[in-house]
Amino acid sequence: MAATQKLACFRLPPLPTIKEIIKLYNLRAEKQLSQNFLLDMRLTDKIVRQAGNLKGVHVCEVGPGPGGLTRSILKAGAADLLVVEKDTRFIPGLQLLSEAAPGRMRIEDGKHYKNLPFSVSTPLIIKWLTLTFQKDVAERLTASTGSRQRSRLSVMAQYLCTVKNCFTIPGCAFVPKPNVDVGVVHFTPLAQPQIQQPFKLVERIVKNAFQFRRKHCRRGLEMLFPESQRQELTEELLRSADVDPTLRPTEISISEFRALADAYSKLCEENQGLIDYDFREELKLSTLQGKGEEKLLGNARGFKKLWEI
Ligand SMILES: C[S@@+](CC[C@H](N)C(=O)[O-])C[C@H]1O[C@@H](n2cnc3c(N)ncnc32)[C@H](O)[C@@H]1O
Repeated sequence: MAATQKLACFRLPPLPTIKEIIKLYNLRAEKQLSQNFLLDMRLTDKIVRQAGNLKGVHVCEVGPGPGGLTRSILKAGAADLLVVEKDTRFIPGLQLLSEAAPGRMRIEDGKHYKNLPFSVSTPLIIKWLTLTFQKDVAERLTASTGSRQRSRLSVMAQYLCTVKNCFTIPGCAFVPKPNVDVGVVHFTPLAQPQIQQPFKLVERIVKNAFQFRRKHCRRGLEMLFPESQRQELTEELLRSADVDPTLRPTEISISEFRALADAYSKLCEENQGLIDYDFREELKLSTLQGKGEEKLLGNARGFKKLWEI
């Protein structure tokens, strides 16, 4: 009985359907804003279920559009839902929803925000995060060690979170239909990251390791070091991290990345300036120098010719 009463609190009064809202406010999807809408409430309910039990919690939804997912979030019992929408055409439709759930939904005009959701400073309790991605990105985010889709993104996401690829929404479920299918991905931040080094340092190691995807990892990791010490420091890095230099980047596990990050951090402490080394800068400089030398040589050849005349 108590459960039935509770459920009743989350029921919304009769509202126009999302399709009717789109018609009512003439909400044509804008291509520049990558707008594709979900109209099927069974699907929006399913996505919302992936975020766990929403009863009584704070939720932030970025880009509610005509409000399909928004309805499902309210029906799931969120106590305080903040929606941030950039396209002001959607605001009147969202206001209808807000009135249907008094005191539970706030609407923020997002047209001034560049970097959402980080610039939205509200006391949100973010325990779970459910996001949708193009299907191949969702697969990369969740790819395990050794799999074909394993990439930089897999390592960066998985050292910080437990990442679960929940299900795929076929492109045809959206209006208008995008060219790709969509993956719903659920992130649970780890209480303690699997790699305890600064994010920038981890990013550096992972980026370099994946630089030559099909080659042995040694090839990419070498580029962390200036040419003059490249061989010696790469060997030291791999030896102290106890990582096999012939592994492909896709075969390196998170714990091996942890060992590499720890070993690299130690090398940076011992070698001043190493942390700021960028092989692209060195390459640019040597190319410029090469060009300069060529120019000098060219001029010298010119002088020689003049001399000969
Ligand atoms: C792909 S649509 C999804 C709409 C809705 N969530 C649904 O599933 O039907 C993305 C929505 O995000 C909005 N949007 C895009 N960038 C935004 C930003 N930086 N801040 C807020 N909303 C944004 C768009 O205007 C659009 O309404």
